[in-house]
Amino acid sequence: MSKIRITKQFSFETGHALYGYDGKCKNVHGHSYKLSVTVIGTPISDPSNVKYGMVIDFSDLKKIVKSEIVDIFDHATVFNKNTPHVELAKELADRDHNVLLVDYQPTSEMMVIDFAQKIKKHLPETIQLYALRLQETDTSFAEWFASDN
Ligand SMILES: Nc1nc2c(c(=O)[nH]1)N=C([C@H](O)[C@H](O)COP(=O)(O)OP(=O)(O)OP(=O)(O)O)CN2
Ligand SMILES: [Zn+2]
Repeated sequence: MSKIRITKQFSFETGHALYGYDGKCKNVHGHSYKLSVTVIGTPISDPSNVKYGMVIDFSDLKKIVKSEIVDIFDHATVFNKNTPHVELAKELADRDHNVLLVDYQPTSEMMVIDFAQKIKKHLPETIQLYALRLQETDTSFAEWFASDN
């Protein structure tokens, strides 16, 4: 049976700031992120299986990505907890804002690395994460490929 890649797309609104960066993105601002998740596997060949013909049910993939990424990052503001931004994050959190502290600079590159780890741990052994594409703006995106890693 052929190996097939399938992709599901997600979107979420997230704020961030790049501490120490030498451009406008050092300021707190936000993006309408678009995330494409591609997995690879062999479609189930057993006609008695309710998932017959599927690599993974799109809705099962959606549950993983929603619980691990979309529901966490949507309408949150992400700060690197290893920078003085942690003070700002604490102030916002104390005022009931949705703040997310991560241990990396929240660039598209670092977020996509984080997302790959978060998704991989939930996939069945028969299905591999093939690629992620995280689009920050209409013209900027970062990609993670299993074959590069
Ligand atoms: N390699 C990276 N560079 C930058 C990142 C990043 O995550 N990785 N992030 C930013 C900012 O957060 C923000 O995304 C601005 O990006 P940029 O593409 O420069 O946005 P513009 O609005 O200026 O886009 P144009 O379409 O060129 O107007 C900065 N760099
Ligand atoms: Zn940005």
